[in-house]
Amino acid sequence: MGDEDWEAEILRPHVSSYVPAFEKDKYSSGANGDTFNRTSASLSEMKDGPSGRDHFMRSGFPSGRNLGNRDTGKSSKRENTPTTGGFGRGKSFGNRGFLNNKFEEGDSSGFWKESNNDCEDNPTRSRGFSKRGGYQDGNDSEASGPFRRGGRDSEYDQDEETQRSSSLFGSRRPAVSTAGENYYLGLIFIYALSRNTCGYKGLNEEIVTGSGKSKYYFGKRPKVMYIPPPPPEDEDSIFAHYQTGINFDKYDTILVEVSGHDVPPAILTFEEANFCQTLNNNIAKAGYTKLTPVQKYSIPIVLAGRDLMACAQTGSGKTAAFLLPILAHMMRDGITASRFKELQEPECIIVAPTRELINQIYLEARKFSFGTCVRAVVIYGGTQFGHSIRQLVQGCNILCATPGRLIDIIGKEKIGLKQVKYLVLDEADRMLDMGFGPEIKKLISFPGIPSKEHRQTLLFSATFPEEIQRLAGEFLKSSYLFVAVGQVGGACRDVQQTILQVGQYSKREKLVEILRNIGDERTMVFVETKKKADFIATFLCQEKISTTSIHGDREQREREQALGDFRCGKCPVLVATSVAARGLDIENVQHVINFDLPSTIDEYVHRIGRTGRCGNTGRAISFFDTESDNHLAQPLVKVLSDAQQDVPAWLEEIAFSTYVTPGFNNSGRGTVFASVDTRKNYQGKNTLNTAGISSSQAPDPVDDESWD
Ligand SMILES: Nc1ncnc2c1ncn2[C@@H]1O[C@H](COP(=O)(O)OP(=O)(O)OP(=O)(O)O)[C@@H](O)[C@H]1O
Repeated sequence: MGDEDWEAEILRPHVSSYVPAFEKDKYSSGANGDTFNRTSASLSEMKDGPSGRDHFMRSGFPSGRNLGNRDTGKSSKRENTPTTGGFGRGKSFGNRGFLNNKFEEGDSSGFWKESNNDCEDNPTRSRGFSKRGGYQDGNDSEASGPFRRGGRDSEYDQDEETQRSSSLFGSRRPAVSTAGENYYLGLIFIYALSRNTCGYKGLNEEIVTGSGKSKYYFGKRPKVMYIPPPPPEDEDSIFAHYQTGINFDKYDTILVEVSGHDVPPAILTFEEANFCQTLNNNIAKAGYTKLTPVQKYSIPIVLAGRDLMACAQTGSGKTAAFLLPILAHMMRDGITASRFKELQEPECIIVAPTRELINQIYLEARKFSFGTCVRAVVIYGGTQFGHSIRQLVQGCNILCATPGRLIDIIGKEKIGLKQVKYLVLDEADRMLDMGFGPEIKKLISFPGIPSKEHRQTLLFSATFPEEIQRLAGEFLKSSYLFVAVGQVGGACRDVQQTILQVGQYSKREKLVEILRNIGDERTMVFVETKKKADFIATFLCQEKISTTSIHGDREQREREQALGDFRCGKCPVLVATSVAARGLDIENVQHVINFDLPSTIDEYVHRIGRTGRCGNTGRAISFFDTESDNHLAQPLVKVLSDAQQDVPAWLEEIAFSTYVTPGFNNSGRGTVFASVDTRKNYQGKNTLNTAGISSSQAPDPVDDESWD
């Protein structure tokens, strides 16, 4: 899901399809003749004079000529950065296009106020409460949260067998590509969409409705043909890792709380885990010498066969906390060496909400299983279905999948579920909210999958809202253990957080100012909508800041390219929607900028957690717009003070003067944190630091049934 609701435009009478300018010759007569005329008309609205398209052409951006930059009067490293990355390719947008036409940020009808007519999301989201609150007014926002989504979200895991963004004319999204020319054409198109003046629609376009279900399209749905390049096979690449930071040892001082019955003692060293030699070798080659707190507590719990809900701060090693003990189990119990079979029956299924994240988890699984007979496979949407099947049939012990592709492949009877012993939901709160919850429920209801009593279920995240914890009971044995490292849902303390009061129309200028000061350090800029991601990326390229973007309307190939360009430093700025908020572990991300704050505080915590990972330090700067972000003031104050950050007086003032309706919170978590484990009726629980050994008392499991 997560696709924009193009239906609104398609169904509107007399609205013709948009034909990009480069297709003009092909479609300027015949059936589509009107279409083009319509397009021209739309484009003409984009300029000051009567021949808008000509204006753009004369401005030279389709041919990539630089019409001269606005002289900002500032100089910095960024200014001289060649724009060779995902956007721009050394070309500069005709600045007049930005400054003198209706892209001007003060234009109330233009992009900056966002269209209400292209809601991409789900029924829950289109109910229309506050602009970026839990309910919202229908733009193309990608932010997530329990109240934001319903149905499958293609932004996170769009599927299947369909080239969602492909049409006769290329992407459904504007013609954004790494080539500057296409990008600029795309920009025209974005603008037209935001003005709602033309109904863009590729002839073979898949239409995804608000419920996320593919419902309406012309002709045969195009197949997704993308086959991701295989990851490097050499040992050095497999074990490539970045260094832990100066604050890694401080992890030991974080308080850990474990609740539930018969908690296995924590381990303090890898040796205590008693892993087999191959696993130990792989751990050493990965550069792990010391356990992180979540690993100290989770590894023995998983080794003991217990179900687990684990909440630990971003970047603190949750992936290894589930992978290592699962692999240890597999090695100990002995698994059937993977071999070619039409029907594969994996012992472990790991599910995560985004394609990039599941790929990352797969690479970790491949790393830790190196030299063993355990074979990990990854499958995700946006790639050729046949490719997923070809990967699978070669053998699969650990299946890493996004939910949509997983359900599809199970439906096609390409995998059997009888052997599943371990089910892991990474970013579990996201996996169980309204967006993915139905698919996960479907997964655990497939015939043959062992019931929760007969499998081990592990849920991991940095955030666990109370309502999600309650839902999770359905997936876990009632005797599950809950590990909370630090404050549940708290931000990583290694991230220095700054909140700036910036109005919507000053954001661009402020962003450029900050980026110029930052220089070439790797920075993620989060925005709320896909369109805005494109637009800001273009804008930054215009400002000669080498930028790329990632969001759900980009084709998978482009998403991976963008991430690759960002990872290797070719494009030090990545403009992203919430699709990149969770889990991504990218070396050396020193800054996160929330150009738009997300709708929920949990999403904020995940976003800023892209920096300050594994003991390294990072900085997060967020633009707080008092027109739209006041509902976040209270939870922000809490997150800031819990992380021992300065809280601006103005923010406190807003927080104290903002009334949050009891029982309903726009933030998705509101002002109240899940204190820890929501099984509140414990007899007692122990709080220990991570150097200690845990023990905890909890009510008899039978008591838990009351809320289970
Ligand atoms: N014990 C360890 N020693 C050294 N490095 C580690 C250790 N555990 C994990 N790491 C590294 O720390 C980084 C962050 O780990 P990981 O991605 O698992 O964090 P996470 O807790 O899942 O974060 P998020 O909440 O953002 O998903 C990774 O690069 C990982 O390889």
